[in-house]
Amino acid sequence: MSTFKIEGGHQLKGKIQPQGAKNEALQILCAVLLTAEEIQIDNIPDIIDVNKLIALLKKLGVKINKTGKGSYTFKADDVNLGYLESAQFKEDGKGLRGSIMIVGPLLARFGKGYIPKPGGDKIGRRRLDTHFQGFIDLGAKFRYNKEDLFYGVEADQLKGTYMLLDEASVTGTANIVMAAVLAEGTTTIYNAACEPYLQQLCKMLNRMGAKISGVGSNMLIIEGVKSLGGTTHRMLPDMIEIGSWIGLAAMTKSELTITNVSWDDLGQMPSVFRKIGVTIERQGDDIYIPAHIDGYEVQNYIDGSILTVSDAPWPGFTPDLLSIILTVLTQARGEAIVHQKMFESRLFFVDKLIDMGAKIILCDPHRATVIGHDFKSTLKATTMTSPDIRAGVSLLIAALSAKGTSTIHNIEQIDRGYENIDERLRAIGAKIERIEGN
Ligand SMILES: CC(=O)N[C@H]1[C@@H](OP(=O)(O)OP(=O)(O)OC[C@H]2O[C@@H](n3ccc(=O)[nH]c3=O)[C@H](O)[C@@H]2O)O[C@H](CO)[C@@H](O)[C@@H]1O
Ligand SMILES: C=C(OP(=O)(O)O)C(=O)O
Repeated sequence: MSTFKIEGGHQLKGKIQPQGAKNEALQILCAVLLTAEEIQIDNIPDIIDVNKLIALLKKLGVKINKTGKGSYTFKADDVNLGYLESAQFKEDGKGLRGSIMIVGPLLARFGKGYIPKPGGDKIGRRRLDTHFQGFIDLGAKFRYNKEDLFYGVEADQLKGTYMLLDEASVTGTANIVMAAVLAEGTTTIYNAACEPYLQQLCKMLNRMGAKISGVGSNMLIIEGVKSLGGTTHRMLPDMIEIGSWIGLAAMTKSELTITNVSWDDLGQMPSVFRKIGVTIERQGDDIYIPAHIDGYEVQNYIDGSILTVSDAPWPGFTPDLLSIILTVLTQARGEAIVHQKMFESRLFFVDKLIDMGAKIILCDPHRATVIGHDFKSTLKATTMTSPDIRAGVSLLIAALSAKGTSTIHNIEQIDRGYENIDERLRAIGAKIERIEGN
């Protein structure tokens, strides 16, 4: 386990370029399994989860060439399905959440897809029913081995159908779309998730020859085709990373420019930060955040009632930024409720913030009330362990704003989703040191 040592209380300054989007990358990488032709992908983030998926694809027989920083070509013309039956696959497949999305493409192209219960953040129940119900609706046979938590679907030929998803699952929708593009006939997916990650996936699949309409909406109509071809694809900037840098700027009173953010794909994010008082200026495709020398003030609703920040499927506010919003609120002028509707264990990290001196009432596993200090009292440095990616980054932001030296253990959780974070933070003036563990 490696560790960060952070000397907090310093203002940062400069420009930071977001990495390519993690959650998009995990979908796009799985889609290379849908064709025997070459696919070139650019702006792939160099992070643990993505690298694990690339390694898994390699073991599946995909020919992979690194052509530059963040750029790779993939050619799945000789896929080794035997690997799916190996003990090694059971180990590799559970190393991350995104591996679940190899099932749809494998099922569609080769008639079978298997996966052990995938990993990812431990943030509450993360069921896969939506994925497998979708495959069953397309005509697949499903089996689940309870002993070794192993899922499997098989079908000679998938058949298009109408389906109403029980929830707008992000990876579930991606998985079903990747199966449906090669199904016979037309598939309609209603209550589809439509995050920019999915819009990007659908656009790429259409460039490969798929016929998907309704992209960006919650109803996707997919006319199946016989085969797909090669293409090129560039990942959008990671909107969760962008939100993390906005939170960092506010809480450390730093002047930061976040470059090339693809503003039009940020959805609610700028307005949610504005509601908690953070000034965000659009400069071309950059975000400029001035130093919040006088702090930031939470806006109440028009009728004077207390602001609630909650998550919802796109175009709602992403759950992946609520931990950061909550942390930034600890120094706001005013109070707010944070309501994490999707995940039931994601707010438990607030204990660490409370240890640091934050005023937070954890009302229940889903809701916390935060009463901001308005910088009249700074957070105190401490030693903590990162429980999941976003809580980890939130604690890192808290440590950078705190007086004194903090230690964060288990930073592999942060490295799962943030590329070279210590080096990039040092470049804008942060005092952060990585201590490699074993
Ligand atoms: C690899 C990847 O892309 N991971 C993202 C993906 O995970 P993932 O695709 O695993 O998450 P899902 O969209 O399936 O759902 C996440 C959780 O939210 C609940 N749920 C979902 C939809 C809904 O309408 N209502 C509801 O309550 C589900 O029951 C589940 O517990 O989407 C999540 C929700 O945006 C993000 O946090 C993850 O970062
Ligand atoms: C929950 C997340 O990731 P994953 O789904 O990969 O665990 C996240 O990125 O915040």
